[in-house]
Amino acid sequence: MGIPTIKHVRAFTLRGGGADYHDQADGHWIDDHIATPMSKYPEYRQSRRTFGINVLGTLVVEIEASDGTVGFAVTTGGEPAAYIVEKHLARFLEGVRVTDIEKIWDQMYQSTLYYGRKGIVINTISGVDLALWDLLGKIRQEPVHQLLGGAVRDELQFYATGARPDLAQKMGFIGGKMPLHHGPAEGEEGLRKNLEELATMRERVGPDFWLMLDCWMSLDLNYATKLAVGAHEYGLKWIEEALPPDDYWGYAALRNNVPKGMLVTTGEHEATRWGFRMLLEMGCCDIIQPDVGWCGGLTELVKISALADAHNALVIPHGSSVYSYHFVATRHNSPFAEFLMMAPKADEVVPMFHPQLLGEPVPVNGRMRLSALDQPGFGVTLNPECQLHRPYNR
Ligand SMILES: C[C@H](O)[C@H](O)[C@@H](O)[C@@H](O)C(=O)O
Ligand SMILES: [Mg+2]
Repeated sequence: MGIPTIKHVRAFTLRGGGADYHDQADGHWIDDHIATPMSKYPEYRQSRRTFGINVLGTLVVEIEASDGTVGFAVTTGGEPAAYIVEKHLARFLEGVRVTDIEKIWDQMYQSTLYYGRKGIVINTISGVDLALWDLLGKIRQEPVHQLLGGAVRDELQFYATGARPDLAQKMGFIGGKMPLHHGPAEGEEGLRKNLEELATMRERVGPDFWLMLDCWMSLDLNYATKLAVGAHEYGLKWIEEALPPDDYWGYAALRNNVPKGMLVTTGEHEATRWGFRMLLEMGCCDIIQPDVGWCGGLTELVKISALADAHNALVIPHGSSVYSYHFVATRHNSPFAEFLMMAPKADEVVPMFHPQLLGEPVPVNGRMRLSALDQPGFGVTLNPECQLHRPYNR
């Protein structure tokens, strides 16, 4: 039997959490006065949804092969991404062998170079690429980590991102990353509150539990430097995404400014091997954090990871559910992974892309056995109760 070809590519949208995990209801920790580049506008300070962090929603890419197998993936992209899939990218897939993943990636990237390169176009390419890997795994009846060359560890370990590192510690996670709540516009008082929150958490978790701060692009170099210096006495392990993604020069300076031993991390809003080459060659950070649903997909993340390995940088992907778990399992320079606490009070473990993926594994006691990832493809199915909408039906 020859290699199946791709028969249909379909793009759907979904609302309500899932891959667009910032799309939550009121009262969720992830939308509670978190510092952002928009925090200089008081009207947009309390909730990131007010400035539109959740406008896109989820893109679902479904790829059906000539043998009837269907692969899919979800990422952040919604209706504009569905347009790009149906009106532009589908032409590079339909009729092509399911194994031609590299060629398809290159044609998707080169053909959108005049309007893509980063942001939603690369999110969209990522979604298509992840669906291709899911399809190939389902056709070959192998989990994606095996398609990537196999796991280098039998168990994944996780740090937790959320408002309650103290609870994460009790749940067995190896560390806790807190959102930064106050940006430069709130002045010295805001800086003091940021440090007080960190001090309180350090008091609760003791001296050895990892504590990190996620600044979500909200700071300037001077503020980030003062925050890092002030946070040092509370044993801050890393300061994350302190500056806007394009400020490579600022990151290089911050890395020189932070106290010895403190790590500088970034990358979740960076894209492709070229973007990460800039971060690595300009000495911007110690750990890169690509999101596999936003950086170009698995095909691109493998390239990014090899580049990072040559620079002795760790690759700790931004939390993206099974799509990063299968990758992390296979990389020596990805010794741990992120788990986003999507329970509104960060007080229990729920699947990261809840409610969209049936069979989505979660860490138990902060760890995940490789055996939890042994189903074909990414090992998940779409929740049939989720209302799919296909805005650009062909
Ligand atoms: C907690 C942060 O503000 C973001 O919401 C988070 O998604 C991301 O930055 C992360 O690193 O998990
Ligand atoms: Mg982050």
